[in-house]
Amino acid sequence: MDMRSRPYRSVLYIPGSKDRALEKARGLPVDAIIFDLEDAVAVDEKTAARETLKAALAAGGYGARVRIVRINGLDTEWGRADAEAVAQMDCDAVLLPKVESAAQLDALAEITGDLPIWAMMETPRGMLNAVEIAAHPKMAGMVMGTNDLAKELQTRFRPDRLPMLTSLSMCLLAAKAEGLVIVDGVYNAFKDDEGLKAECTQGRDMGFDGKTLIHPAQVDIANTAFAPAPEEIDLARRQIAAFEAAEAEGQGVAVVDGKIVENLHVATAREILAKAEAIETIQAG
Ligand SMILES: CC(C)(COP(=O)(O)OP(=O)(O)OC[C@H]1O[C@@H](n2cnc3c(N)ncnc32)[C@H](O)[C@@H]1OP(=O)(O)O)[C@@H](O)C(=O)NCCC(=O)NCCSC(=O)C[C@H](O)C(=O)O
Ligand SMILES: [Mg+2]
Repeated sequence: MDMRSRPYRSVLYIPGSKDRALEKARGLPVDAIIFDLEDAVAVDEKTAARETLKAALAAGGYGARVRIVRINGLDTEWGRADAEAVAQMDCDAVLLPKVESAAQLDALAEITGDLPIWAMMETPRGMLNAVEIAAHPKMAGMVMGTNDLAKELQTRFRPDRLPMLTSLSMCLLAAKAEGLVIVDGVYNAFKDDEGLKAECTQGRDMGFDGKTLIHPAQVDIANTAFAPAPEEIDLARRQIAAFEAAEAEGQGVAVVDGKIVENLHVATAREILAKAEAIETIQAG
């Protein structure tokens, strides 16, 4: 499945230390999992979590879900051993927290080799260097770390996320310029469905591929918000048909529902259909 059509609607963090959660995730309808060795794991459990996670991944059972392992920073006492362990794990990518430069990615790649790298974008310097981070040859995806970012920026929570918008947009621009996947930050109030829905809608409108999640109860909301809606699929089909009919008559523009359709709109329509098909394939499998 190609990278742009592969869904990343729901990306669930699972503490690498929690056997029960590691087991539960095998049956959850998530598109990707972040197996966490960083903030979700207590200091006393860091070393044991590495082994627990290695065993869980070796046991398998995660199906088509993309398996991403978040390590501790290479400037911490656990980071290097985490990276060395991840290089031997059965996973799809390694996620480095608090990335601030391409040099940090070089240092990680020296340990993890060809494993694709994802970067946590969650510090002011990371925002300012998003362009060089996104352009690193091993980079495959960006994850917004909005909790750390709020701490560093000393912002207050607002439902409209006004204090975050510059940072979110800078990372979106950098990721899109390089064709990377980019997923939005977590919504901490995991029992507040309406708040989560609103934040997912905002993230989707901005162009994020999906949302990082902290609890299974958040999965369905993210899956719905980041999937093409039935009316989007219907419109995409009608746009393609109308444009093809216009082209057959030697015209470069069609009109659907009172709006022009040019070849760039058809490209978007085809991406919507490809994403819907990829979701169907995953759900069927
Ligand atoms: C928030 C939680 C601590 C709540 O846990 P708990 O009290 O166990 O919740 P429930 O009793 O409602 O759980 C019901 C069942 O679901 C399983 N469960 C819970 N969470 C997960 C999960 N994340 N993945 C898989 N399964 C999960 C429980 O085991 C129960 O299962 P069962 O008993 O079989 O029915 C907890 O949800 C949690 O720890 N969440 C993850 C927190 C986390 O990962 N934090 C770090 C990432 S956020 C971050 O760092 C972002 C970034 O860096 C930034 O800066 O923003
Ligand atoms: Mg963080």
